[in-house]
Amino acid sequence: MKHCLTIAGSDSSGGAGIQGDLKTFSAHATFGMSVITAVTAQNTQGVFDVEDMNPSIIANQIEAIFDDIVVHAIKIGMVSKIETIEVIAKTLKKYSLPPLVLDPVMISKSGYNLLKPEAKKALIEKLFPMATLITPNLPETEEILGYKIKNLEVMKQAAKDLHSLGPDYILVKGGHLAYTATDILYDGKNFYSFKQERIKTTHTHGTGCSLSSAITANLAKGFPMTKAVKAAKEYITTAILHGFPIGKGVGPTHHFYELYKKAGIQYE
Ligand SMILES: Nc1ncnc2c1ncn2[C@@H]1O[C@H](COP(=O)(O)OP(=O)(O)O)[C@@H](O)[C@H]1O
Ligand SMILES: Cc1ncc(COP(=O)(O)O)c(N)n1
Repeated sequence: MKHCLTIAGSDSSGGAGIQGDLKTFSAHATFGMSVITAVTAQNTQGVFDVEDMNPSIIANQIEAIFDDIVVHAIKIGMVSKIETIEVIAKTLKKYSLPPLVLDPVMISKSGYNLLKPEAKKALIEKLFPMATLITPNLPETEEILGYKIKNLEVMKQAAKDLHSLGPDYILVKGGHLAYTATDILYDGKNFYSFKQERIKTTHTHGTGCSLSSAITANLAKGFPMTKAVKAAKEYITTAILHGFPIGKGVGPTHHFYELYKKAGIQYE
């Protein structure tokens, strides 16, 4: 059994953040652990309130895990503000780290700033150089680099520009492209394209969280990066295809579709 850690925000509606990450770790038969950076009051329609955890409880959660349990891979999601970023970087640096996937969460699908705008610089300077992989979506990539991205060619240029900021691998996610859901992976030398037709659905709450957690679980199992991303892309595509129409807005994906199918579990 491999052990995966998510350092992220809690999503009360269960599709994204800590809850989505732990479901994804479990769906990959890994043992999930969590460090909560913030508690959000959100549902499928929006984010209504956020309470950030104190830096000391964030540090204590990280230390409690690393001082006791082997961590095989880490995922970082919502980090909210400068103090949160600083304490995560400082505390993680005390340990010898396994692969670290950073999803630079900035704005929720419902349009809420999950990262305070003034914290962008700290995210780039403190956490990007520690990351094995970063997984920005198109609006996040545009926000970090300051130019518009409308096609795969510009996504490749963006991956190169992001690579110069320190991560070993870049995955620019194309979920916000109009015509395809193709993601581009860059390792500093080569590009790898993960093609997928856009699925016509509104239930994409937490897709980015779940993709990065699936990659994390695959890295924990020892998969090389291209295989980890390929398998995670297949996982998220199935999860989106079977997304749940719960709530009145953007519903969650189905984290356990394949497992339920194999077990013959009826859930409808
Ligand atoms: N409608 C869709 N059909 C198929 N794949 C999608 C769709 N929307 C998103 N994806 C995929 O889900 C993953 C998460 O992407 P994205 O939605 O860009 O992230 P985020 O949740 O961070 O905005 C990517 O692999 C993306 O290509
Ligand atoms: C706690 C938390 N973390 C991340 C997201 C991003 O997910 P999405 O982009 O699907 O809104 C979210 N909504 N909430």
